[in-house]
Amino acid sequence: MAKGVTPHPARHFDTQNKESGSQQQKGARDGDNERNYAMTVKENAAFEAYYKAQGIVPEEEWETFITTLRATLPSTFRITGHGAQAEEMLRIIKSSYLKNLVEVVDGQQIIAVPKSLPWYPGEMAWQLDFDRKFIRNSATLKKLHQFMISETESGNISRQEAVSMIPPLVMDIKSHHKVLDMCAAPGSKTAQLIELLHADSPDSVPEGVVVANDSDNKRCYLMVHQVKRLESPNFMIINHDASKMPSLRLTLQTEERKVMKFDRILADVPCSGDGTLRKNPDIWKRWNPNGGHSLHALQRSILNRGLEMLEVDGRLVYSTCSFNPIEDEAVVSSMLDKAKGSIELVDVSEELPGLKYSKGLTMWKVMSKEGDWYATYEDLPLKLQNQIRPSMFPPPRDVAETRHLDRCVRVLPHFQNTGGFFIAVMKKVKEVPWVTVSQPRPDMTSDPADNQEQDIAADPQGPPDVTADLPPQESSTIEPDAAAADENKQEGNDEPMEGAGEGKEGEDKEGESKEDVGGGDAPRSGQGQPQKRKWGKRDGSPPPLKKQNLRGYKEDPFVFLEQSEAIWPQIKEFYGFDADFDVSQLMVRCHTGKKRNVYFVSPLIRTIIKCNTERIRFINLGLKVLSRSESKFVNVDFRLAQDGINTVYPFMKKRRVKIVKEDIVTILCQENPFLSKISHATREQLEQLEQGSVIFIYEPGESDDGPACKMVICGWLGKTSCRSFLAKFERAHYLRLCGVELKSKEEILAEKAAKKTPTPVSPDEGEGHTDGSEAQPEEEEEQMEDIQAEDTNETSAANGTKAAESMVPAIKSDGAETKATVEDITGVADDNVSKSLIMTEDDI
Ligand SMILES: C[S@@+](CC[C@H](N)C(=O)[O-])C[C@H]1O[C@@H](n2cnc3c(N)ncnc32)[C@H](O)[C@@H]1O
Repeated sequence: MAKGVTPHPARHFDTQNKESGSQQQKGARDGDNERNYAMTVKENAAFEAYYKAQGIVPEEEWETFITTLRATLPSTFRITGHGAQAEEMLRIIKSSYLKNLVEVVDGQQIIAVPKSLPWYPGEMAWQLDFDRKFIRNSATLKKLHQFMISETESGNISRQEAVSMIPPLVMDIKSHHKVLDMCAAPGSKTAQLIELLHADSPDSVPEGVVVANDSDNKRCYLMVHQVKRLESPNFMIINHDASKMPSLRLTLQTEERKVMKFDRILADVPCSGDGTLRKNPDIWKRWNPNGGHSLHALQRSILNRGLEMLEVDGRLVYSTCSFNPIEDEAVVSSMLDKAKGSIELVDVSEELPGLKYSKGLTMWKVMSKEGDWYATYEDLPLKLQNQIRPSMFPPPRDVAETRHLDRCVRVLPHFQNTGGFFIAVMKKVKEVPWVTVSQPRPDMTSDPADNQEQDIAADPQGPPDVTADLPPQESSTIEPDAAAADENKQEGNDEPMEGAGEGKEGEDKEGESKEDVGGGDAPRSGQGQPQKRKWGKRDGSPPPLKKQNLRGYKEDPFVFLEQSEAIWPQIKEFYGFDADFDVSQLMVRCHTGKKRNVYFVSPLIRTIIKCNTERIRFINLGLKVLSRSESKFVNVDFRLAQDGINTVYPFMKKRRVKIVKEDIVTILCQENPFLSKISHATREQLEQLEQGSVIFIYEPGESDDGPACKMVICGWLGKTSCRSFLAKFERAHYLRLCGVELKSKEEILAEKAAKKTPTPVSPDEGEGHTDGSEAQPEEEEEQMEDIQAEDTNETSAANGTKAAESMVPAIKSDGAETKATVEDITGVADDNVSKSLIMTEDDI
């Protein structure tokens, strides 16, 4: 091992530097946390006083806690997916990217010893004691940096903060579970939930579902990319306020109504976010104790609705990235109080071996805006009783013990050099007391959608005042800090909420319960002033209930195919779909006109859509499996799409081509290789097929040095050539699995510059065939025809042009190892490598 500096919690270069206020403001405007890191004053007297008094850290650990909080965060990432491909990625990462990470700074060697997070199963999550800025600027770490960018882009790793990975791990997800992620965007935890749902049965479609919800429409779309690579037909994104989320129905309007309850729920609620101070140093200057107060009511409302939607025996995980007991234990404790024994905290001490954390607090205090401390609600002066709510206070000590608040988990930064996080795992032992299952009322209008949900208390006295627990109106509309949101977008992490401490207070009245409106139809009219709902007519009968308001919702319809669908027979015949394949799991996004794409969904997702189209804002669901691609040369109007190929190819008996590693490298490095460049065995299979989409299937064991995981790649067979349909970073990923590393444009240019004299080109390196013969003009013409035959969409058209440019030589083998590498290819004739594969500075 090289001598030098022992690895430090994080390699950072300026943690205490103090700059002028104007520089700070500029930093905030720029929104680049890392760039402005050095400019930020990492001090806040109120923060220190507040948390010292709350006792979240033992006195003797305070200095270590605060020093760690001022240091930048190490880089962490997680290998996404599951099964053999994730294992293969792990092997490659360990052998090629996490070895010998040595950097010289000021003449001293700095060594990063990457650590797998001890509590994350299967070594699938890693921490690197270099911060991101350091990695980005280091010449020696460039390869690692490129790798991280590329694999993040293709969705095979997730650069997620370590502590943010914890909540899904304590959810105990099984493949049949109905899982809800209430505040899901940008979706890093959702991705974990999907992986866990599929983990039990990687090769089949599980019974369960993951429903990801977020109230922010734009952030919902951020999730689409985050989860795309996971290729799950069991997943949907919806867009509702979680505190009044409508129930999902499982029956059509004409049938007896059945509401879907969830077996597992994640409530990763919006919070003040001081646990992310290391990543979002901007919080140092705006932190104040009221941040927690202003979000407490919203957090309670979300948890409240979650507990309603939870199945008996189900688990709900409540989490925040805040240290503040007002957002943490107080929310949990007050809901346990309300649940009257129907909800219990779960002891998860055995479920996260290797994770250091402190137990939940049983005592805390509440601070007023003026900075005065109060131990109980009764101590409050009258004028503050509207501002500070009883639910913010701890219960008496003996009650705290019976509620087992110590089962909550608080991760502090100095324990394992991470961010801060709070997690409470709850189990529903019986229905919560404010919900009773009632029969549909006789006065219901004919459309049950117009009536309140079945899971709402049919209280003969009428429901209590709905203003209770309602958060200040500002809270629910709070926008995340731009810089933090940007960071979250990149890293898929938790966000602090801007405006902490600025929300109107005093609008929630304890003891009066908004959750009784359940079902998501709580009327909250008025700007910032929730209004009481009028219950019943004078004769005592309940009023007709509101229909879901989907104002502004403009998604295309979800239309399921039937056996009689005009496009189905040709698809079924061409691809050899099994006779028992359920065509009604296929969906298009228009009622009339040409169908552009065909999507595949699980049976339960289909039921949910069918029963809730009028009432739920569905944002995204379904795996794209077919794309329109009309060609006079091909007998089907749809080509296969990579997104869903792993899920649907088991149902298809035709168009399968067994392929070896060398062929994968060829079709991924070259745009449209001639069939003559493909191995004999593969070519023989291709020659049996008519033109059109094909499924290239690589099975491990086909070659000694091939990847140890199956790979299924969508391709296209033309008259004389073939190709793959993979986006740039996906290609890079599959090539890495095959042992091929791509070079950056910079590296290629440097090599070119170094070459003073042109390299003599050997016969097998020249343009043309493996046998050294030149490509004939008529062949080129046919290849062009192939390209034109592929499809009419933009990507292919663009690739088509490139393909024409790159009729490339066969890949040179490096002899001894017979490993095709991009170095081989670029080293011989850079221009011959598919140009779309070359990484540019923009990519990095
Ligand atoms: C801490 S972030 C969630 C991070 C996410 N779970 C992840 O791991 O990527 C909180 C999210 O709650 C959303 N949010 C805020 N208020 C909400 C509400 N009333 N209902 C649903 N989502 C809400 C925000 O838009 C934000 O995306």
